[in-house]
Amino acid sequence: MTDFTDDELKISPDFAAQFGQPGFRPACQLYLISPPSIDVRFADSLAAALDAGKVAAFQLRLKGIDDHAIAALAEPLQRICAERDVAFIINDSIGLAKRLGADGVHLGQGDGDPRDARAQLGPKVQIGVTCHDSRHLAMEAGEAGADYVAFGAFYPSTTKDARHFADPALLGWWTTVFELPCVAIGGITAENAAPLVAAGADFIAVSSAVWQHPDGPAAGVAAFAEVLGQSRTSA
Ligand SMILES: Cc1ncc(COP(=O)(O)OP(=O)(O)O)c(N)n1
Ligand SMILES: Cc1ncsc1CCOP(=O)(O)O
Ligand SMILES: [Mg+2]
Repeated sequence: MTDFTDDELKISPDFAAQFGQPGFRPACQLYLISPPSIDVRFADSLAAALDAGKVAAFQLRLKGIDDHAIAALAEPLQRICAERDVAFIINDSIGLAKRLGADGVHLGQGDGDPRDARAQLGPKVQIGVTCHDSRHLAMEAGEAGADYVAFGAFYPSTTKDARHFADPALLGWWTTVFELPCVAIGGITAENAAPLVAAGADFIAVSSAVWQHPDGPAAGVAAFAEVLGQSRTSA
């Protein structure tokens, strides 16, 4: 298990009071991340993936293209998600999330302040924050009003050159202490997800295991059904 410094364990009384004791946690759910680049044909793949099993959220994560180009690709994908009651989350850009009326925005440590996101997007939009392997960053994110914190990478990823690696015990600690949902990300497959589900992840965020599945994205989503049906230690 990772050792944490005293600095990482600082927590304000306000934040502790806000989140209080842990309560009931729904079963772990799938949070689908888009491939890093897509074209117009991707809409069919997304629909097939979302129809193959329960998916809670879809994040449009397109790196290296500007917001106008992302907006043009987003419209049909947003509709496909809305028709299936899947939350449509924009990565990186508060402004784009606002422009598209997205259900949420995911912010990395350099992508903007959750307080600013809340001010711009309002109370109903979901705000997620990357917290790497840090308890301190996660508590800060919660204090800043995030709706979920994301920990990872848990495994080597072919999608992102991850520089921080998290231990499943972090999920167990977080879910024991806080009610705020946590997402596990990074190299997760149907074969290696069980320890993360058992440790208490509220969501597992997955990209390549679905989009690169040898039998296609629908099979990729379906493959997670069994592991997501497993019980968790911190319900
Ligand atoms: C659910 C989720 N967790 C973590 C990330 C990573 O965000 P970030 O650190 O900003 O890196 P990029 O995705 O922007 O490359 C994420 N996108 N989603
Ligand atoms: C966005 C992100 N942040 C940490 S790892 C990662 C990539 C997730 O994709 P994959 O499931 O293919 O590893
Ligand atoms: Mg980012």
